[in-house]
Amino acid sequence: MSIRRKISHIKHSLNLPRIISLVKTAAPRWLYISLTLIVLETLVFFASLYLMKLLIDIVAKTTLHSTEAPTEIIRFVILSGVAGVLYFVLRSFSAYSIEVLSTKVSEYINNKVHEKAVDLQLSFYESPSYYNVLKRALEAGTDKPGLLITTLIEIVKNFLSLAAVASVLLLINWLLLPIITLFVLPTLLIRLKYSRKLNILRIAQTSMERKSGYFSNLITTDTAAKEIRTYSLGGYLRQKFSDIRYTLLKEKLSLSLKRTQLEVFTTALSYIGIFFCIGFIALKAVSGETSTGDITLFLVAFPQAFTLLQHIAAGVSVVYQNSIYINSAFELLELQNHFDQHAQQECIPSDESVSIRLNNVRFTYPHSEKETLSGINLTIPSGKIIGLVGLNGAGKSTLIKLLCRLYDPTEGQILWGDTDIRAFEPQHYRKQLGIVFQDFNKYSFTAGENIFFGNINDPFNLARAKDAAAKSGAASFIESFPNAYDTTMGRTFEDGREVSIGQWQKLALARCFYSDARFLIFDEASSALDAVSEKELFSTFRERIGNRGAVIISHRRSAILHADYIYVLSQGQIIEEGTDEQLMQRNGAYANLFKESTTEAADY
Ligand SMILES: Nc1ncnc2c1ncn2[C@@H]1O[C@H](COP(=O)(O)OP(=O)(O)OP(=O)(O)O)[C@@H](O)[C@H]1O
Repeated sequence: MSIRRKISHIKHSLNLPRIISLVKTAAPRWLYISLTLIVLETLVFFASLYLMKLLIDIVAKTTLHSTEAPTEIIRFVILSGVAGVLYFVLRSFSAYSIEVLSTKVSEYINNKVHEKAVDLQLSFYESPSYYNVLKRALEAGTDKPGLLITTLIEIVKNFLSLAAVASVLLLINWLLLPIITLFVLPTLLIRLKYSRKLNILRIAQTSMERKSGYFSNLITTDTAAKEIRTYSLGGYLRQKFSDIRYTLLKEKLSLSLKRTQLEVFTTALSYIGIFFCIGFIALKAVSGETSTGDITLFLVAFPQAFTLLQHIAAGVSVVYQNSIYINSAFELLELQNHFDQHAQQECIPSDESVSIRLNNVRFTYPHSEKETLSGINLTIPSGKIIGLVGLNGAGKSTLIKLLCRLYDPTEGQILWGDTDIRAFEPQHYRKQLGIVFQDFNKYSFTAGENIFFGNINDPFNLARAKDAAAKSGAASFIESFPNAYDTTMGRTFEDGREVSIGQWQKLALARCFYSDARFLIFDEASSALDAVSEKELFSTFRERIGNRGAVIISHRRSAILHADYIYVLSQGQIIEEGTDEQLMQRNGAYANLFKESTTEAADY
């Protein structure tokens, strides 16, 4: 890569204008406070250096019996002392303001990343490259902004201090600074080169880092704890984790070793530069061209200039290395949903007797070749119960995802009355649907909140929550807890109560009943219920859903039996439809699914 391309690449990667504008948006007041304190700190630092030079010059000129000198000396000692104290006070406040600024920027990035992560449509969560960007973006919200800001400000501070020291050095000899800069430059170039290599490596390793995180998560959380113990998977998973960590560390350390080897040479070169300058100034002193004050000042200022240059070089490489995380946050924030969530503003008609119709709907998942749904036509009338059955993988849950507008059909339309659902604002449309997903969530919140999540837009209504819990069968176990609806569920937090998977499913059902949606969808929503609870739920199902429409997906005839109309899906197509009775009489696919059963509780 040519030098110009390298510089342009570094400039692009550093993305400083955007980072500065981000900091300005996140905490403008603290940015200005920090900058003011830094400028003051540097000015005082410069003043104290200069006062020291004046003091030494006076001391050098003072004869033993001079009468004026002691007062002059005392004046400069006091002034130097005041400048010194002021410098340390300013430095402390400036460190505090930088800490506040960094914290605020971290919080800002965290909020933005979370806002975006929630806003992005489901298809992003099926792409590994999205997870890679997300992982780095989430890291950008940890200690990275703090490090980046502190280092950026350190660089500015070091530059200002360098300017102060440089102006002092200029008083001694103008050649000193260019000489030492020249000797320090190779160190900076090596650091930049290896920071770039490290960034490339980090991006390449994100996927593997995620995998190691996955293994660690399996080992350390309760999700897989039971199987890991019963199948004795611990050793196997730990080995997988160690292998992957070993590969990651080996690659990183091999890069660090190469950098360290080169840095040994460049640092040695810098020290040669120092001694070159010392020799240069010593010769000037011998020839009487420099004063004692100048020499003393040189001995104070010159190592400072060298250290500052070294710090600037190190700072630039730290900023460069950490900018990839902030850049990933920018990359994430730029991601756009395939549909513009805010472009569609049409209001949902309040017509009570509306139907949802799927009109020749076809669908292929974004990262897939195979069509999952092909030419689906079905109607969900309000107030009616629709059953969906089919073998595993037939496309039932996919159809539900389309209904909820988690995806849009590849072809065809889903109509709400006569309006394509794409005309509505997605959040507004989704409020019309209450759903129990097959893989429902278990929220480590209170029982009340678990139900309240079904209609978060209105204030919590305990009477309604109790009613929903009664309909789902959750009321009896919730009310047996001393804190009833205020009981924290799960064992993740202190005082939490763990319940059985069937009881968790009853909470998910209550959440759905609590919503004021006009259609309710139950995707395998009774899979964990005991036979008695399931029978209770479906035997009075219509009363429980009120005058709303409903879709039931189930592998059990006992649940499907209560549907007014049933669609049978096979390989993404509707192959049969009718009532339970009609379909059984037809003796086709539906009847085959349940052929072992009589009428009740049969599975396939
Ligand atoms: N996110 C996805 N990306 C790509 N293909 C998917 C995705 N989710 C599901 N599929 C595919 O779509 C097909 C239908 O899956 P779907 O989950 O809709 O089936 P289902 O009828 O609900 O099955 P089950 O009865 O097991 O719940 C499956 O063959 C599956 O491989």
